[in-house]
Amino acid sequence: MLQIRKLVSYKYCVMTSFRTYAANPISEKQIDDLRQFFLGFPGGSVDLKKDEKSKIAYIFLNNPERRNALSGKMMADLHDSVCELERWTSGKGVILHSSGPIFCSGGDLTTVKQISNPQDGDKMCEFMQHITQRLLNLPLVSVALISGRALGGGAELTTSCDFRAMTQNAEISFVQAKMGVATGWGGGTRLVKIVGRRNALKALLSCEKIDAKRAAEIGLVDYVIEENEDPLNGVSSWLERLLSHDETVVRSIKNVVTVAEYLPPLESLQVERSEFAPLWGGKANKAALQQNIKHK
Ligand SMILES: CC[C@@H](C(=O)O)C(=O)SCCNC(=O)CCNC(=O)[C@H](O)C(C)(C)COP(=O)(O)OP(=O)(O)OC[C@H]1O[C@@H](n2cnc3c(N)ncnc32)[C@H](O)[C@@H]1OP(=O)(O)O
Repeated sequence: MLQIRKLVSYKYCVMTSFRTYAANPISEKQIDDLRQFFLGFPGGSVDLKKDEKSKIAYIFLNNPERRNALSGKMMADLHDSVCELERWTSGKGVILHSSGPIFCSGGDLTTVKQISNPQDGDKMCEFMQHITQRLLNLPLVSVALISGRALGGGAELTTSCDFRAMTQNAEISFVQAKMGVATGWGGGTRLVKIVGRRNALKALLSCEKIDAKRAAEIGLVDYVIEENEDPLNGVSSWLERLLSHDETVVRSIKNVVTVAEYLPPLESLQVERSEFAPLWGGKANKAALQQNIKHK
């Protein structure tokens, strides 16, 4: 019993510190200073809704006048949404979405023009890398629903989820090179992991419009919305099917996969063990054993 308690407390410590560490090692005070700084650039909002029935949350990018560009204030909102989701212990999934013909047109140019110097650029990079990595590392399975075009920072945002769903008219373009910069929100690093070095280099240098067909070829998209399907309903049903297990199982699987990406194998195995033990003989496991399931 003591051993299991130790494992559970080990799991709690590793996963709590890990989530911030794997984002980037900055203090609470630094994060708060960055949040205050970016709150000073208004426009739009990022809205969070949690559905306790399906256990799926929805993060909505809301800045239609500027084609859902991300203002400084929206970066701070996104940070707050991610923090709230870290505290949502009964959740299983999260969908990042927006409405209109542009999923996200990148950084809000009104904000961008006011911080156009290397020092502030570094601040934005630090803040956005931190937020997007924390989003990716949530114990929730995440999907970016790209309904329309995703440009620049918007393309980077699509890489901060476990999966990507695209509508037939969606296009992802890493236009950073055309803007005279490279990626800065962590999208370059994550893109290499998703599509590999050569495809990432091609996408970043060509600034090409990657439609659903091309995205499928390079492994950038996981679900393409059917012609007559409602995008949000379609992706929600797809995610619900994938997450049909008990939340304790879904969250443990997500944690195991997350740590395996960052920690050395021996440490990752230790986390896997600490996730496994409380599930073994637990509620979901006992229910499954009683059903005499045949995996045909
Ligand atoms: C900070 C990260 C950085 C990076 O790493 O690259 C960035 O992301 S920088 C931003 C990169 N994105 C852009 O440069 C987008 C430029 N805009 C466009 O290409 C087009 O506007 C569009 C997004 C393809 C939409 O075209 P369309 O549907 O034809 O609408 P309009 O062009 O008429 O735009 C409507 C309205 O929205 C404003 N807008 C669009 N994008 C942004 C943006 N990123 N920031 C602020 N405002 C934006 C646009 O100016 C129009 O406003 P009005 O002129 O006042 O109507």
